[in-house]
Amino acid sequence: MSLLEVAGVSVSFDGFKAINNLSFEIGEAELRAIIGPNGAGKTTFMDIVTGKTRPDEGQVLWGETSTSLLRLSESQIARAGVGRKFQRPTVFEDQSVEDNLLLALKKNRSPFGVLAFKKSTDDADAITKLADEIGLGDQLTRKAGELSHGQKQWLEIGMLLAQDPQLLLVDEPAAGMTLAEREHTTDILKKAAGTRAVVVVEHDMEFVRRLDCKVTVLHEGSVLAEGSLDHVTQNQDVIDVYLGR
Ligand SMILES: Nc1ncnc2c1ncn2[C@@H]1O[C@H](COP(=O)(O)OP(=O)(O)OP(=O)(O)O)[C@@H](O)[C@H]1O
Repeated sequence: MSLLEVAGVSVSFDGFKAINNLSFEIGEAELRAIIGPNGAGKTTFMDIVTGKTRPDEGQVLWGETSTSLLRLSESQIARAGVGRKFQRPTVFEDQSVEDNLLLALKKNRSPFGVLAFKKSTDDADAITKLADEIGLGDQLTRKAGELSHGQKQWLEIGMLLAQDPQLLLVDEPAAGMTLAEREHTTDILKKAAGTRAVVVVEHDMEFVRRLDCKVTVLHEGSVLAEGSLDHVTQNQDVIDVYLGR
């Protein structure tokens, strides 16, 4: 069953079709990589799913009930279970790793959670579990600002996981990371995709290979090819517009 269905979606900016009759589906607990040349529409696709950009045509359907996301505001979409990780990490640098995770957990529950900054036993357990999941179990008391770039990215992924999204959209997670950091990021994303859908937009083909998942290639706002990485990288159209450049 699909969790997200994008059907016949188009959007133009000043007459230029950034997304052109785009259709594809994401399953409930799957890891999907989206690749494609610059300007292919990858960011615009994420903007549409999260409600930041409204398409001119088409449908974006969500969950078992096929709810139209186009009728929901950005915050309603986030509450419905769509999380988004932008390229640059946005953690609270002056707060500890633990407090960053706590803030993210509290945010999930009430708009005043950030004010009532108190940790319950359940929170402590959840923080330990999240920190282990992102490999920062031994960094809980460190200030987020002292972490490496990679660790900050993992912390932000942990903060998004604290919201328990059903779909996590991740924009170029490998950018600026060392090889070891990229490998650890692969592990985090693969594990996260065991219980939710994770969609990764990425240019780094080695990273995509390590994700070992279905790949959707976008070009000029449409799906050019879809399948395993080996399948799409042998596609002549993909070679012509993306890989061969
Ligand atoms: N708000 C906007 N106004 C005008 N044009 C836009 C806007 N947003 C995107 N575009 C254009 O739409 C096209 C698709 O852009 P998009 O950022 O979605 O591509 P992308 O696949 O994410 O590219 P990259 O790999 O470079 O991030 C580009 O030509 C871009 O210039």
